[in-house]
Amino acid sequence: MKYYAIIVAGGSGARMQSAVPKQFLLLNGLPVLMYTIQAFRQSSVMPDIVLVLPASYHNYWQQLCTDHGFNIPHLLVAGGETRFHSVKNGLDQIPDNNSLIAVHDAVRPLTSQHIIETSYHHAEKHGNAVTAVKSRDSVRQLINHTSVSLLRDQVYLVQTPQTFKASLLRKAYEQPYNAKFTDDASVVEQYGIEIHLTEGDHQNIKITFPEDIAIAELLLNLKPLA
Ligand SMILES: Nc1ccn([C@@H]2O[C@H](COP(=O)(O)OP(=O)(O)OP(=O)(O)O)[C@@H](O)[C@H]2O)c(=O)n1
Ligand SMILES: C[C@](O)(CO)[C@H](O)COP(=O)(O)O
Repeated sequence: MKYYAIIVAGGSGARMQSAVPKQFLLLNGLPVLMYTIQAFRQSSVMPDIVLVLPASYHNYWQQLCTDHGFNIPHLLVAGGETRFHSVKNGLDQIPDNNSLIAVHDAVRPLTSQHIIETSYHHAEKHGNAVTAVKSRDSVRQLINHTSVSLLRDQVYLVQTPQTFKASLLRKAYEQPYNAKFTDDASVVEQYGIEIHLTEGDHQNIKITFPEDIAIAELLLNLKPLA
């Protein structure tokens, strides 16, 4: 079995409001994206890495790699209009159908080797594996303007990596784009497949807002990735 990781970094990071997209911001002196790629490379699975980046930032990234002596091999692919289109561009570069493909947000640099390895192993067994954590807060849902409490043990917050048999992911991504496709699980579920959840970690945060940079640095300093 061959293993791939599509690292999606094709976004502009509008909510971060930084001068460069958040995937390039520094955590303790190293760009976010380098932590993310390192985490996959250091896992026992050692997947081939496909990095999806806005075409306008390819030169910028290559310069960053030179500046930081970053030499983990990866294939560079142009990003798309939405995350869905970026994943599709990455998928187009993986002809091998007898493989497992993990899709991971570039801006989740605190993912662990354990999460990554669990994701590939469960996808091998079940066809798909979607990383998620149980809600630690009480949860309410608005129904007709009235909030109703939900059983929080039944509410999961979805993270990445999300890993799939390549043939399944490819078929699912042939569907027309739908605005409700916020992740890969929603695309594969729409294709008619039951989603299998695997345990993530509350520290596997997605860097979205300015304060997330300080939180990520704090977490990195508290606990090196394992
Ligand atoms: N056209 C896009 C949009 C998003 N992503 C990637 O999908 C991941 C999760 O998306 P999000 O956190 O929303 O990133 P942005 O779209 O960059 O942020 P924002 O919504 O604030 O603009 C990120 O790694 C982002 O780079 C992508 O590859 N291509
Ligand atoms: C894929 C994801 O990170 C899972 O939590 C999330 O859906 C991305 O959402 P965003 O709106 O692109 O931040």
